[in-house]
Amino acid sequence: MYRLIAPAKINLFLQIVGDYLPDPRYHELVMVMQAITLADGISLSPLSQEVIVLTCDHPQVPTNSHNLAYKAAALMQSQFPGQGGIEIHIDKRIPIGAGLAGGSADAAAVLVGLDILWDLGLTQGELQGLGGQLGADVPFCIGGGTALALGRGDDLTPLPDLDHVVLLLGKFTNISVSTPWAYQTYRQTYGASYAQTPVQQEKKRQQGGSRELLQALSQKDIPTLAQALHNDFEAIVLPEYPLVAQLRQAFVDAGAMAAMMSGSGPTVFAIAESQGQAETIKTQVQGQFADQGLDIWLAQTCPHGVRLVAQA
Ligand SMILES: C[C@@](CO)(OP(=O)(O)O)[C@H](O)COP(=O)(O)OP(=O)(O)OC[C@H]1O[C@@H](n2ccc(N)nc2=O)[C@H](O)[C@@H]1O
Ligand SMILES: Nc1ncnc2c1ncn2[C@@H]1O[C@H](COP(=O)(O)OP(=O)(O)O)[C@@H](O)[C@H]1O
Repeated sequence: MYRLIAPAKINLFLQIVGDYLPDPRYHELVMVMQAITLADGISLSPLSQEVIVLTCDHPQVPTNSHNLAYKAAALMQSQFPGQGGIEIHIDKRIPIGAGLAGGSADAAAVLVGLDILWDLGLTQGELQGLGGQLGADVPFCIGGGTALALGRGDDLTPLPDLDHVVLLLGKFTNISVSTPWAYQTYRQTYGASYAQTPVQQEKKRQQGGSRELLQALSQKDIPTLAQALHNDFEAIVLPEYPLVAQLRQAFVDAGAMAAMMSGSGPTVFAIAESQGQAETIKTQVQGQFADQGLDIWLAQTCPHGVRLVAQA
């Protein structure tokens, strides 16, 4: 049995530039992605028959072929036939439909795990190529750390590690946001102003504000980085879910350096100065939203992606 950890991600910066010109079902993005210590656990065991069996400790996660981890195993079986079957168990710790790429992280772990289990010797680039067939966030989840993500979000450039930054993550149990809904709604609202050509897209990228964040990152200047956080999805998700907007404000009012929604939401992450301050903020904000089903997790930025942690 092989056991892997699959870290979640947050988006420190997310700009929607326009249509992804090679495939207009997607959007052209500028993102700075960051792996975090909140992670799912994935166990893989070989089976002699060429089947996929998937279990999960969370009742809302599909255990059939709709599960992204199942799809990752099926893709690997089709690419590398004759390796046998696989039993997958997911310990779900990353909240679902949260903008934290939980499903993508699980799929990434299955790709990395089967590469090890079947002794395939694939490079990280080859694994990311397979991951891109499953979803735009999967390639990042394989390598994790901190990365600039362009194109659909799968054109990755590693950035300097952002280690041990203390984070709070807040999500209301009853609020989930579908990623396709978020992109469709964004297109309906802002599609008329999308950059239409590569030249217009480059201009929009230059004006988007990522430079300030990238500079702060390279200087490890966390207060400046905190002020440069940005997410275009806030413009459509916060008006739709006022409670999420209130949570974002509550983190700042309680003393966080900054707070921002992650990805298509609805999770809000906040940057704290220390573990002690994060615990104080957690207590205060939880009190403010008592009886409204708010979960708060403490986490840190994480310098890696999927990791093999045990082999028995
Ligand atoms: C918004 C982000 C930000 O990191 O994360 P989440 O909030 O989902 O965690 C990602 O772009 C989510 O990536 P992922 O969840 O892998 O997306 P996919 O499965 O590939 O696509 C889901 C849907 O989103 C749309 N989509 C996705 C990526 C992209 N660059 N443009 C899009 O328009 C696609 O049209 C598709 O209908
Ligand atoms: N391994 C998985 N873990 C969680 N959700 C999954 C998984 N595979 C498929 N899904 C489906 O994908 C949807 C979004 O999942 P998730 O990755 O948690 O959200 P997000 O993309 O917002 O981070 C869920 O509603 C669920 O039905």
